[in-house]
Amino acid sequence: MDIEQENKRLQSTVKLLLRRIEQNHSIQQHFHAYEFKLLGCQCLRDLLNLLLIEAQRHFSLSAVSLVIIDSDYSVRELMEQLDLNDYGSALQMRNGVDFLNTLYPQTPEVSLGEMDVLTAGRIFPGAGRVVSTACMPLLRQDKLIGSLHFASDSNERFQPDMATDFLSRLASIVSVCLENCIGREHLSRQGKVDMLTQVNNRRSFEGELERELERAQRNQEPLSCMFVDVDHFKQINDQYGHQAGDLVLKHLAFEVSLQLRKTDFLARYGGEEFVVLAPRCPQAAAAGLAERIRAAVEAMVIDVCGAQKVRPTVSIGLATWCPEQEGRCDLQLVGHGLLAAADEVMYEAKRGGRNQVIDQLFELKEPLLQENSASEDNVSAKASR
Ligand SMILES: Nc1nc2c(ncn2[C@@H]2O[C@H](COP(=O)(O)OP(=O)(O)OP(=O)(O)O)[C@@H](O)[C@H]2O)c(=O)[nH]1
Repeated sequence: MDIEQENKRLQSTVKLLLRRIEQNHSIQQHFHAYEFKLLGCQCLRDLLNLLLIEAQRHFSLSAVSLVIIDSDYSVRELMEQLDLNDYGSALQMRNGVDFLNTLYPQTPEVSLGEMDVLTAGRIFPGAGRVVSTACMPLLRQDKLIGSLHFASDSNERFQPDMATDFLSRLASIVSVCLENCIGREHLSRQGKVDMLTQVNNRRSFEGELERELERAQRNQEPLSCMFVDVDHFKQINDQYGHQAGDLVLKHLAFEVSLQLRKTDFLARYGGEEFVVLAPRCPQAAAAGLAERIRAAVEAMVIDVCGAQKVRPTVSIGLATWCPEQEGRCDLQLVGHGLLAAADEVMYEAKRGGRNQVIDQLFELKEPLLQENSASEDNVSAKASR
């Protein structure tokens, strides 16, 4: 070969290498952009949307699926509470790692290539064409916490001899993000949820009341609030013990929650007292809801201490606020007044013999704010945002 030929050959090799470098650079940037989004996810919903919906478009895939190991059902419970049930078979929960051990028979590391029909059916149920796949084990402290899977309709996309650096890095980042988001959601729920009954706690009720009062005023819609207090609860505790009392509270909270709409808000206000906030609910409709709650509780039979049966009842006090047609009210006063009004009629229901509902309309004595104090309020509200 003469020197000229040799040069030509070298030039074409250099060209080819340069093209490969450019391609790799562009793939790297594409991965980086996605990784930045992953790291920016603040909640589990955003993370799952990014993994299960956006990844398909971002990486031009025919299917994506995710397996999460959830041996104590805590992630499933969390998803239920967060209303995260819209990913279908793309998201699978497994009690243990047996299934993933068959996917990664030796060491859990990224594997590329074709997949047998049976496994593809289990990993991508209902997906379109699955010709080549990338399986990425998700590991934390050397333990499998899940597995992420990409499918392509091209057999050239994922081949066993390809480098797996980008995908391995992606899997590490997904593992950290998944663990962080789940942990954060658990913590945030613990701050908002009553641990015994698993309904909202008083603190989150207070925030919700503030939001709903503002909304009611803004949209000129009625807001109803009711206290639901268990009758003679001390007797239940005294007769069957504190644990039986706890069980009654748990069942009762669940039963009350079944009577509510999605937009209603149930919280344990304290001890054996619950509070329900029903937005956009006028007095008559709220009284109907309260009566349904009362009747549902009256129909309950709770087994405690083996053969013993407890039949709890509740007294309910309901107050409804209908915002003024014009002008703005001091919402803090409305909040206090609404709760006091509901509390007042709840005690009236107790005095009247218990197991009953009493309702009343709540009105502020001095409903409207003065013009200048309204604008001051606006300023401080803006400043505190
Ligand atoms: N088991 C259990 N008991 C609780 C809990 N919180 C408060 N209690 C009990 O609830 C009881 C409430 O008693 P009271 O305030 O006298 O009310 P009551 O017996 O329901 O009577 P009325 O409300 O007048 O019908 C007290 O004995 C508290 O100790 C809890 O988390 N678990």
